[in-house]
Amino acid sequence: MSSFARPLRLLLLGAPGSGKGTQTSKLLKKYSDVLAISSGDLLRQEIARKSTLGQLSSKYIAEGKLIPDEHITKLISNYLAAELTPTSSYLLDGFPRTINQGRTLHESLKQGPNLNLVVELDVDQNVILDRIEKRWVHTGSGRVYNLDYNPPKVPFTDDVTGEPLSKRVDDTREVFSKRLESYNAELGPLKDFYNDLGILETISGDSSDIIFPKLAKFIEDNYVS
Ligand SMILES: Nc1nc2c(ncn2[C@@H]2O[C@H](COP(=O)(O)OP(=O)(O)O)[C@@H](O)[C@H]2O)c(=O)[nH]1
Ligand SMILES: Nc1ncnc2c1ncn2[C@@H]1O[C@H](COP(=O)(O)OP(=O)(O)O)[C@@H](O)[C@H]1O
Repeated sequence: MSSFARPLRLLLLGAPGSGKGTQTSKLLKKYSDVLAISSGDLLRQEIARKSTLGQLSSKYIAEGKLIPDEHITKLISNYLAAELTPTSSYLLDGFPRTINQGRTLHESLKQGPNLNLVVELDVDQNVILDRIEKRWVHTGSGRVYNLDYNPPKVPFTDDVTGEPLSKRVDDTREVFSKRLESYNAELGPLKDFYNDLGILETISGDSSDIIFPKLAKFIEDNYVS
C-alpha cells in the first residue's frame, strides 16, 4: 500500500551542506516506500570499489569539481532504468545539478515517471561551512553525522554498524568554497527550467529542523491526502 495518493517524484536542490542528505533521511523515516538516490553516495561507492568511474571521479571530487555531465548522467540514468517502475516514488539528491543534466533527465523520463516536484533548500550560505567542517560520514551506508547537530552515539562510530566514521576529502574549507561557487553558478538556469515546468518550490530555513516540517507539510498536502 503506497504512502501516497499520487507518486512523489522529488528533486532536492541545495548547496553543499544545506541538508539534502538530512532531509532525505528524515523523509525516508516517514515514507518507507520512496526510492532515494544520492549521486554523491553512488560516486563514493564507485570510488570505494575502485571502478573506472570511481578512479576518474575521485580526482574531480577531491578538487571540488563537478564530474563531467556525460559520466554522471550515465551512472544515474542506468540506476534509474534498473530501479524505477511507472508508479515509483523517488527522491533525487545531488542529480541533476547542471542544466544539461536537468534537460537530459527530463527527456529520458518524458514517457515515464518524470519529476513532479523540485524543492530548493534555501539556507543561509554563511552557516553551511561550519556544518561541513563538523560533518562525519559512514561511507558504506551514506549515513551522515555532525559533531554539533547529530553526533553519533559512540564518538566517530556509525550508530548502526559500529564501523568507524570518516571525513570526506572534499569537506575542507578550500574545496568547499569551490563546490559552493559551482553550485551557485549552476543554480539559476536549473531553477528557471523547473519553474517553467511549474514544479519548483523554495523552502527557507537556517536549520533542518525548521525546513523539514515545511517540506513534510507540503508533501502531506499535495501527495498524500
Ligand atoms: N548545525 C546544523 N547542522 C546540520 C543541520 N542539518 C544538517 N546538518 C549537518 O550538516 C552537515 C551537512 O548536512 P547534509 O545533510 O550532509 O547536507 P548535504 O551536503 O546538502 O547533503 C551534516 O554534518 C549534517 O549532519 C542543521 O540544521 N544544523
Ligand atoms: N550531479 C552531479 N554532477 C557532477 N558532479 C557531481 C554530481 N553529484 C555529485 N557530484 C560530485 O560529487 C561531489 C559530492 O557530491 P555530494 O555528496 O552531493 O556533495 P554535497 O555535499 O556538495 O551535496 C560533488 O562535489 C561533485 O564533485
